[in-house]
Amino acid sequence: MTSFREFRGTEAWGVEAWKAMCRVREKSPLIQCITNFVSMDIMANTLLAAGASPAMVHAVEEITEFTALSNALCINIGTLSPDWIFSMKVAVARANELQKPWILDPVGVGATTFRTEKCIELIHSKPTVIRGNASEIMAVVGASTGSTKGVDSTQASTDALEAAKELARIAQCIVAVSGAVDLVTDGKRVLGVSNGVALMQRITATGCAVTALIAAFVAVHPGRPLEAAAFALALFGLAGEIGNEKANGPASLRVNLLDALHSLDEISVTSRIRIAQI
Ligand SMILES: Nc1ncnc2c1ncn2[C@@H]1O[C@H](COP(=O)(O)OP(=O)(O)O)[C@@H](O)[C@H]1O
Ligand SMILES: Cc1ncsc1CCOP(=O)(O)O
Ligand SMILES: [Mg+2]
Repeated sequence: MTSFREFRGTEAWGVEAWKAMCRVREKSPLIQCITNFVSMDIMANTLLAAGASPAMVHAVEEITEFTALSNALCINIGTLSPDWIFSMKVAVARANELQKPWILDPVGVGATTFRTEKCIELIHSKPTVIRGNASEIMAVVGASTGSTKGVDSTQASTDALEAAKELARIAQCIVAVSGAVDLVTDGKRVLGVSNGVALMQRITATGCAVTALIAAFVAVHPGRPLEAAAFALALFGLAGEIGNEKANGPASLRVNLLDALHSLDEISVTSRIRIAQI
């Protein structure tokens, strides 16, 4: 059993993460994103920097065709409205019909009744992975009320571990909780990822961006969503660490993180990825 304080860069995980990164670059999966207005830019740029291909497509008239073209679907409820919810449900149904993975980011769930209801309805359609911050994951399972501060978390990821396991079991999917240590679980196994820097929280939509990156990794590793989610979180966190070496604050970290993600190499990944089975 590894404690949260005992992360070591086990080279085996680094080698696997590097292979996963190479596969994303080689396959360049098309990721359909129905996401909030705030996140569109950084999400698309994150996917491009990783070698994937983003498309922000939400008009209901286009969904039947477009979801069929995509390798994975990323659904994000950050700037929700009734017509967008309708598009999301049509896209999710189409993805399920075609057995394509879809990933949910429950932004701000718990903040309002409308958001919570619509989020739960989406979860009933069986996402492949749910990635949220600790307050969001706790709110989905009713483990806390009023702990979300709009879209930001007031809890540590470790506080949400039991809620994440419960959600994974109930929804029969992978659940990832981001934070200082990212936790990824299928309800039984738990992987912890300790890459990243705290300043990433001061850039809007980094959580949304890493959810889309998870979609890209799951798209090219369809049988291994637990590991794929952990690799995406670890590599995004590592890009944050490398980017932070040259950054002076959130704005320059945003730029340097994208540059670092684009330039990740085998030596950095194999030596600096910190994933452990908890
Ligand atoms: N204290 C921290 N230390 C290191 N990385 C962090 C920390 N908090 C968040 N991150 C990283 O920032 C990214 C966004 O996570 P988070 O802020 O939890 O999501 P959200 O933006 O949805 O609230 C993730 O890649 C996460 O690993
Ligand atoms: C600020 C804001 N408001 C609605 S969605 C959004 C972006 C949230 O992004 P993240 O969950 O990654 O912090
Ligand atoms: Mg978020």
